[in-house]
Amino acid sequence: MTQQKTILRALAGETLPTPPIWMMRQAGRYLPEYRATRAEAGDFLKLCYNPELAAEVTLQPIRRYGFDAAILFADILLVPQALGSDLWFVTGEGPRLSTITEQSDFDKLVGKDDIHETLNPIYETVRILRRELPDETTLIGFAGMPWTVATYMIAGQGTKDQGPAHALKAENRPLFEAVMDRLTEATIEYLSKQIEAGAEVVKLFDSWAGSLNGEDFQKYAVEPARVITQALKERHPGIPVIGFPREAGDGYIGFAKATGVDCVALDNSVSPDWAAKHVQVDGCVQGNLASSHMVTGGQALVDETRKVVEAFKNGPHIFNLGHGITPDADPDNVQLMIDTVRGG
Ligand SMILES: Cc1c2[nH]c(c1CCC(=O)O)Cc1[nH]c(c(CCC(=O)O)c1C)Cc1[nH]c(c(CCC(=O)O)c1C)Cc1[nH]c(c(C)c1CCC(=O)O)C2
Repeated sequence: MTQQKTILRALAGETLPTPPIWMMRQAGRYLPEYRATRAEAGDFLKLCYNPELAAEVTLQPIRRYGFDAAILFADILLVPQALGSDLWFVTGEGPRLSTITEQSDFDKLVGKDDIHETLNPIYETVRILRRELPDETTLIGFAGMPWTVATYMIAGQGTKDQGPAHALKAENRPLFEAVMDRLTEATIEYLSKQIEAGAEVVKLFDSWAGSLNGEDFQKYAVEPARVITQALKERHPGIPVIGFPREAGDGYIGFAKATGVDCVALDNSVSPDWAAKHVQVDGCVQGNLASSHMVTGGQALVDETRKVVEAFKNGPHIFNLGHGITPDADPDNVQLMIDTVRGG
């Protein structure tokens, strides 16, 4: 099979004259067409579980901007829901889940092979997208990484410092590790089904990896990424994997080698010049323009976009933001970023 999609070429280690580009949360509330489809679905979770409408919002930023990749529209918290956690979203506040504080909470969860009944609509979304996406657009599947998902499952909500998860890790290590192991197994099954349905790349979101230090970072960020990547590549030879240990800092160094991921996604707390020297030496990197530029725009957006492109131009690079675009972003600024990347 000839590999012509630019994202796949960059992931295979090719240095391209213009980096391919997509954007975290590219289907989202900053787009009026997203808000309309979300209203039609009823709410965010109904949108995630409605394959036709989830495929529609995935396609919206592709139609509007012609990004080089589409990312499946879903959420990292669907896996805990499939495992048996209650999940709901409070408008203006974010996700809420049942908590895990003792063994009996864990005992209520189902096994890794029993998640698909809940998650089947997601695989259907992937199948629709593979039919409907333009030939040149790469379809990216994803899941949350065990640590990040565990922080929500344990606390029952998002937390600033991941305190409840760190506390469980300190006070009841066997229970904490049982949660991590169940999530690791379930994530392998979930991503495997996405790949069978047509995902061409998978991305592992470890949004809270930055709060794991020293040995904890190795055990609960690096090791699960290695186990998941190895299992997926054994089952699906050649499947490219993007790892995103957000705010890992020095932990980005050597991450690709230690885990086997094909690409390391970078947040914008590291400078592009530093990352080119210390991370891109091992292969493809993705990132890392600050998402605030999508709100503020102007010459600063152009200058910083050029800085990112310039820093990574001598190696494989996929242009992206350092984190998801926010609801207050201006869609015109996204176009300006794309024009700057593609037009120089
Ligand atoms: C921590 C996390 C979550 N979800 C995700 C993460 C990891 C990445 C990150 O750090 O941003 C990942 C995610 N969430 C969503 C996607 C879809 C793909 C994409 O466009 O990037 C992906 C990859 C859609 C979404 N997930 C969510 C939205 C907004 C929902 C809405 O329409 O109201 C979208 C488009 C909701 C969500 N989902 C989550 C939170 C904390 C929230 C509420 C915060 C908010 O309101 O922005 C959990």
